[in-house]
Amino acid sequence: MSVCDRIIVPLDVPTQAEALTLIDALPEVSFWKVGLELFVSSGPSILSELKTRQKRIFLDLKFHDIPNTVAGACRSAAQYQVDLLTIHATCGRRALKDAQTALVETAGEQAPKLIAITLLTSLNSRDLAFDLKIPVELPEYALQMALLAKESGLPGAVCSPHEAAQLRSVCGSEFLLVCPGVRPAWSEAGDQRRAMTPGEAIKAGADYLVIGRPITASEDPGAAFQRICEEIEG
Ligand SMILES: O=C(O)c1cc(=O)[nH]c(=O)n1[C@@H]1O[C@H](COP(=O)(O)O)[C@@H](O)[C@H]1O
Repeated sequence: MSVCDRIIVPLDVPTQAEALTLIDALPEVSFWKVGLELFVSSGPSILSELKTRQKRIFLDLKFHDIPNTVAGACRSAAQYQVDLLTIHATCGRRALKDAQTALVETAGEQAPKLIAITLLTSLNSRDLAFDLKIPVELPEYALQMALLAKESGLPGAVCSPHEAAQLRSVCGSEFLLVCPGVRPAWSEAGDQRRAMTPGEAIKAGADYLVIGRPITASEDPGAAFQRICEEIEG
């Protein structure tokens, strides 16, 4: 797999027309993420458009509910035959297990990989301690959430690049690590709080990087994507 194939670009736009414009402007992107903004506005038809173009799909709906509800959501999502699907680790062990079981029972070997959000990359240690009232150091908390996902039978997790090395060494080489919160040195952090550069994130052990605004908000998205690929290769 080439470096470019390890970059997932999010379609964080409000309409399908804008999403298609981006997809067609970036033919070299092989893996796209459909998240809440686009899925809530336009529904699943964007998934068929991506399939027609033979793209891989990360359906990022971040399920967070009781076991019966997330299992049902996973059964429904299985029909789309996407590659990745997200759930919050904080749903708890029973919900994670039931979601994973529902996916595999519905889609078998074709089931999307269900990956757990450990701690959103927009949060920092202060948010964790003072707002969420979680009295655990942030790296330890992210690790515990990844281990909870792993013990519940999930094949991977979403984490910031800051935690990737530790999660890789504890969870093993087969555990899929997807890292948002990635910022080239020349881009703005925006609402990301635990960011690293693409090269650093890959070195830390990320399998895939989710990189949005540095590419999609650039004046020349194709050039920005290419520059990121070259930086990682370098
Ligand atoms: O699940 C995600 O993809 C995700 C988890 C997380 O902890 N942080 C995070 O930023 N994301 C997503 O990754 C993308 C990051 O976009 P940019 O900040 O524009 O690069 C957005 O679509 C977020 O929804």
